[in-house]
Amino acid sequence: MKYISTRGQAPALGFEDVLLTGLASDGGLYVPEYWPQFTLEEIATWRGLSYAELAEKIITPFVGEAIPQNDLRQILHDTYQGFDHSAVAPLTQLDSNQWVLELFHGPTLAFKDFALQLLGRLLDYLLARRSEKAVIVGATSGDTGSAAIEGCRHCDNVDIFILHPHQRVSEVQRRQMTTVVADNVHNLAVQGNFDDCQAMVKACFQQQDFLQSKARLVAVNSINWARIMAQVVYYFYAALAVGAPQRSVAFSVPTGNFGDIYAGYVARNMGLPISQLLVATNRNDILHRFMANNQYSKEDLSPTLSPSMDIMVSSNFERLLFDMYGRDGAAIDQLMTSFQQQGTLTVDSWRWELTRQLFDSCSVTDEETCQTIGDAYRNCQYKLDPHSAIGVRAAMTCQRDQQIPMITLATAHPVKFPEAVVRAGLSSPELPDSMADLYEREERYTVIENELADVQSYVAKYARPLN
Ligand SMILES: Cc1ncc(COP(=O)(O)O)c(C=O)c1O
Ligand SMILES: N[C@@H](CCOP(=O)(O)O)C(=O)O
Repeated sequence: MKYISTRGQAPALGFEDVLLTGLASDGGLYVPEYWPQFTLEEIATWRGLSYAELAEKIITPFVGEAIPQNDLRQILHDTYQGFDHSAVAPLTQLDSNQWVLELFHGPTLAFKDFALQLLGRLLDYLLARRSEKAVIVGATSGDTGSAAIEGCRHCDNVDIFILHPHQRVSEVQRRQMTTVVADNVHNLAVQGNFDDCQAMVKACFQQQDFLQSKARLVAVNSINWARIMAQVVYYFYAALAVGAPQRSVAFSVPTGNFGDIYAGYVARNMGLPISQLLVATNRNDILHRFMANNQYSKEDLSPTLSPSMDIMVSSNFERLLFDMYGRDGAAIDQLMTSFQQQGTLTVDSWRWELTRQLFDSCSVTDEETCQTIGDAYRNCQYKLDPHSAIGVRAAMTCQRDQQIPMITLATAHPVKFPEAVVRAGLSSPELPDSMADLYEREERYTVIENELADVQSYVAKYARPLN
């Protein structure tokens, strides 16, 4: 399998190189040059496989010859062994045809563990094989950071620098990142918002000379294709559990950077019968405005009760645009350059209408989020986190067909966001045993100006040289 850039100018790469990079050199994102296909008959034979066994079926065509099959199998087995539920991603029924897919049973209690536990292991494996070192520079609105740190803290050949927006992540999220005391882990609290952090990470990939060739720069954000690849698996897993491929399924996905829902779109392209993908956003609803009115236009970011989705510019939307434009890299380059200059983008109406055949959207206020948390608890004794509540709200209001199972991705554990849970009138969730002393642990982070040069010189100073 080769990977090509959405902007058409960067060299095509194999899996190993695509994993060990971030943005393509032309500023685009890598995608597979074709979608591997599974027939309905083949998918049907996968019912009953364990999560790791299913992951092997889905991930193998993306990895190709890059990793021997036995090694890949072992890596996948080890990855999902560490989750605290034997089903790895269990489903809970909330209503007659409404389901919640719990993606928070990994070590940092958010869906990011599905990909980042795997990415850490793949990096370790490939860097050791190549005798290379990597520097990771990542941006987080709270969850990617802790999952990436947890995935990479034991990697001998990795130094990891995570940028989070100062005072804009929850206290539990911040402590999950900043209490990991390891020589290769660096937390930077940027005096800006998530979009600023993400823009600086992308700029680092485009001007890599600041690293003075000390190491290879690698992304842990969903600009890295391996992140998306790993997330495709749970769409198949959940769909099989509710009767696919003999019946269609729908998904409601709390959305910020468009990575998670894009993984659902990939699953559909590979043959999974998905009839509806629902983009569920908070007040920072650029994606909803695109789906509703063909208007992808920047506004100021506002803080909400679902801080992990306080994102305006959604990285992976470019990957969808690439398909909308028939994989024409030059057209995407032009579109993205004009978006960068003008802060707004619309597509030809026929392309938008075609996209809307699959995607719907819903924007949910903080008040509605709290109402949904309260309702789910009163009706089902189920405690939702605010991000998952946004997904459930969207699922309840925008389900196209009541006969088709609607699965909401529950992207985080409520313990990470006690403020919203308490605002909804419920008691504050208790920290799990593994995190019981989180509030007593020592924190280590550096507050830094919202300046690319400051971030780059910090990384250059602390990145350990190749030996
Ligand atoms: C808890 C939670 N839910 C939902 C999202 C949105 O996911 P994505 O950015 O892949 O759209 C994020 C992060 O972005 C998150 O941390
Ligand atoms: N919500 C994310 C934001 C980063 O998104 P990513 O999927 O591109 O890593 C977070 O929690 O950090």
